[in-house]
Amino acid sequence: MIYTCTLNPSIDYIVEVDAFQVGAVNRATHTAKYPGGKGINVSRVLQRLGAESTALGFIGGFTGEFVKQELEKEEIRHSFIQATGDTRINVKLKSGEETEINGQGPIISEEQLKQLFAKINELQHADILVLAGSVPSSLPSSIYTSIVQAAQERGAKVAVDTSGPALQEIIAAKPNLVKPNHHELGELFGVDIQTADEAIEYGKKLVDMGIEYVLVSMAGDGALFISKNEVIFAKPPRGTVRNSVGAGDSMLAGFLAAYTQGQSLEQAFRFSVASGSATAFSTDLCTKQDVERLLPEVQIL
Ligand SMILES: Nc1ncnc2c1ncn2[C@@H]1O[C@H](COP(=O)(O)OP(=O)(O)OP(=O)(O)O)[C@@H](O)[C@H]1O
Ligand SMILES: O=P(O)(O)OC[C@@]1(O)O[C@H](CO)[C@@H](O)[C@@H]1O
Repeated sequence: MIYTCTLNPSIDYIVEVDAFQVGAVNRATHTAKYPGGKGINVSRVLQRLGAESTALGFIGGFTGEFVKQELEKEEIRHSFIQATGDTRINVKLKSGEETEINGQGPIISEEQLKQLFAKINELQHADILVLAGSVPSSLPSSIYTSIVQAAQERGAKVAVDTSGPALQEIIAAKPNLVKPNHHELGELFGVDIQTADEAIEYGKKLVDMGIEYVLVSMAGDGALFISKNEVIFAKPPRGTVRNSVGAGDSMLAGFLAAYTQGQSLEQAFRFSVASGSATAFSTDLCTKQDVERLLPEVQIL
């Protein structure tokens, strides 16, 4: 079974405005609300790709109720811990460019954290735990490391998609898979990564540090799969980018869906890139149909 853990879920409030002006009253031309947070996006895409998962994390208030209801509509299992405050609302402003304002989220108490660990301690051998998104400010950035250790003690495999201090911390715990974009990978090593060759050099360092699989995304410029025995570069399909929110999450979900359905690493990677691009070319997250349509356009080089 795949579990996703989103410590700080959200409602993603998409607001489209023609020619947004700072300091003026702007009128939206279109708005939409989606359940969000990186792990929740992974669960939503897994479901669309025919792979079941259970969403874990902290949820609270009326906004948290919305997130739960939306997941239930999509028949996605969840087992959240109730937080005291409201789940955050993240504003995604689209006006030519995309601007994001992500909220802080509720304060998590020690008791609530204990309840989360009780769930992690129920994981079973060969389960997969996806840890994705930022760490709420009330929790230390080392929290992911403790979760990775608890999950691995249970025999579960752990995939991580986070950034900043949380990503920095987690590397030492050797999760089984990490999915940085090239900026996050560079930040880890204090360098600026511009090319696929540079991304390969630093991705390989992560493998040398004990991480089994490294997926590096470089938006429209390409993606890499790096393991002890493979370095695979893929060029994504071309298309009109409508939405970059959740493209990275879709990439991780696509890889896990195909891999757990028994496909080879190369095929799973191809599926992963097609999933990321299918979301980038859609207004919401990708559908299976979109991913299958784009699959032959992913070039493995
Ligand atoms: N311009 C694009 N053209 C084609 N595919 C794209 C484009 N941008 C993103 N993608 C697809 O989405 C995947 C993830 O993109 P990106 O590198 O932006 O991830 P990320 O920074 O983790 O995304 P997120 O915005 O979800 O945090 C890419 O590997 C690719 O498959
Ligand atoms: O603030 P975080 O946890 O880093 O990112 C949260 C978030 O921007 O990530 C997802 C897209 O990847 C969105 O659904 C969500 O709003």
